[in-house]
Amino acid sequence: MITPQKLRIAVIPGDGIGKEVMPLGLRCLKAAALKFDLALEFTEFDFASCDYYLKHGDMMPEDWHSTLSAYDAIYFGAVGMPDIVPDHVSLWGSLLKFRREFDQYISLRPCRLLPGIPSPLANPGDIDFWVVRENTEGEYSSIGGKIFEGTEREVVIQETVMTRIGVDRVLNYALNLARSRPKKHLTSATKSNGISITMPYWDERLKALSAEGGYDDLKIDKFHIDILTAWMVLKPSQFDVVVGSNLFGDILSDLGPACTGTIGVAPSGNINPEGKFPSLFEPVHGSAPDIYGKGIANPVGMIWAGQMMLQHFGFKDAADAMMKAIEDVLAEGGSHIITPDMGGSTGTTESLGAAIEKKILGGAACTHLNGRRRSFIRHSAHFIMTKKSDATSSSVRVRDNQRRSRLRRAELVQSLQKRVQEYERQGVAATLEMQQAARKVAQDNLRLRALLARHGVSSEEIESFLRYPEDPSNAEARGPYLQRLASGLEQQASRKEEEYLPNDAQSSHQSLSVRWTRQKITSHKLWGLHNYLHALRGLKICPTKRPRDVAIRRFTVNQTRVISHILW
Ligand SMILES: NC(=O)c1ccc[n+]([C@@H]2O[C@H](COP(=O)([O-])OP(=O)(O)OC[C@H]3O[C@@H](n4cnc5c(N)ncnc54)[C@H](O)[C@@H]3O)[C@@H](O)[C@H]2O)c1
Ligand SMILES: O=C(O)C[C@@H](O)C(=O)O
Repeated sequence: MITPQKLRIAVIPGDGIGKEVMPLGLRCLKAAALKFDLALEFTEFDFASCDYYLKHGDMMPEDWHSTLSAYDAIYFGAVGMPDIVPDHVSLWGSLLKFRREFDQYISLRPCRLLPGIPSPLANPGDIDFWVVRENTEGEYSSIGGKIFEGTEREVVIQETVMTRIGVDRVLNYALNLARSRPKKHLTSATKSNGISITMPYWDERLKALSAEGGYDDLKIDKFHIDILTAWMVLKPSQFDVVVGSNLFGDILSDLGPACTGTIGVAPSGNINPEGKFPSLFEPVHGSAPDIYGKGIANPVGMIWAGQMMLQHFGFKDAADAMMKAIEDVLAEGGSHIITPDMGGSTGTTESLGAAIEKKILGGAACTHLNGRRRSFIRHSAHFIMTKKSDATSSSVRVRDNQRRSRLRRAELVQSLQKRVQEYERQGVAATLEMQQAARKVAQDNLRLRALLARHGVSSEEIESFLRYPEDPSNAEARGPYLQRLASGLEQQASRKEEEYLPNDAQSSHQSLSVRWTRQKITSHKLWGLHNYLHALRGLKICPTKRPRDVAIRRFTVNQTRVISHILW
């Protein structure tokens, strides 16, 4: 890693306590920049947050990738407000996108018993290990879907995906990290007794890579994840570097810090080691809605994440000073300084963060800085707040969102098709369940076509429907078959519209698709036909309370459709 002259940092506070700890993280980074003459430039963004979602119907703007690509790193708070936006929507719409699309395939998470923090364990010993978590694939795959939702035949599938590239690169990273440490000990988290395909593969690759790379100097062992979690509580001091798949790494990197007293101190680097994309630094914890607004969130995870960022870019002195400041302040303690999760009484986010900031500066308060230093802060560490214009009318925004979601869908289908073709090329077979699900979709497709034919919808009409994007304002694109549905509607005009809608649709007046459907469909029979048409193109309408959920379901059905196309 070449240390840049100036570090351009995109700052994303996100949600909940992310917004509370971020200011303290920034103050400590600025203090380190000041002390060590580093040029840090911060630009703050309001997206990747549930507030942004509420305003825009999406977690991030369309151009997020190109916007953030211009930065060296992303400094991230936390995301998620489950009472407002479902967690899978907020996380998959932001943080998990960063990890995947910026290929941040290493999640690096230190667990260390810091001075002054009581461990919940009676005999914790010297806890000091790193969790290396695979960060882009594994159990966190978006391959899968739901079909026959709400019926007895309901099927829900999510595949674990392990690629050789993905597995090898994280194992190699962990092997090298272990080699660089005095204990030279690597532990692999497996579950090859129960998860009988991917986990034995993970074990095989570790064996092969450690032999190929000549890692004879390392002690390498593996534990099934169940007993590994037990060992992490019983004797955490035995670990040095622990490598795990996406899910196992996620769990271990909460358990480890919990053994050191609180998850509030744990940091995390989401690293793209090649530096092709920005890496992301964040605390391990989430948005903690239960303490949000109380001002008592522990800022150490956020500050330590900033320290990791400086370390990553080779600013060793500044990084060391930040770490020492954290340790010194915690060692000195003071229940009026440290936050309640570490046993403090009146300590707050502000009191603890400010104490660390002050320690980094070596006791100097910012107000006492000389002119050169103050001007350095102003010029080298500054914020540019992005402001989104609210001038656009809501209808333009809705159309814009629809267009973007169509584009995203098309991109997703395309990328899935590519991926499935790649699996085919490699001779990877779909699991039995997936094959069965795909077969059912294919059989249904045949049945739907027959049914539509019985209702006088010709194959040409179906093909034209499949070719055109869904656009309620484009009557021509809808073709004559939908016009027939519309005339059916008029015949039923005397009956109350709501009578003919399924119950869940009646309660879903917010959904754009449902609103459109409500105007067009007025009988169960026609509703069914309409759904069949959508199912044919993989766009099953599943009315729910939120328009976004409709889109998500479309994605998952699309995935199944692509696989069924490949298999048949
Ligand atoms: N990286 C992320 O952005 C991230 C990580 C985990 C969870 N989440 C999201 O955060 C939301 C809440 O998730 P959760 O409750 O499972 O996990 P969480 O980490 O937000 O909170 C778990 C518990 O730890 C406490 N806690 C967490 N951070 C703390 C801190 N800095 N100081 C003091 N106490 C702290 C909380 O009060 C809570 O009791 C969800 O929406 C979830 O999806 C986001
Ligand atoms: O990766 C996740 O699942 C979110 C959160 O648990 C995390 O560890 O960042």
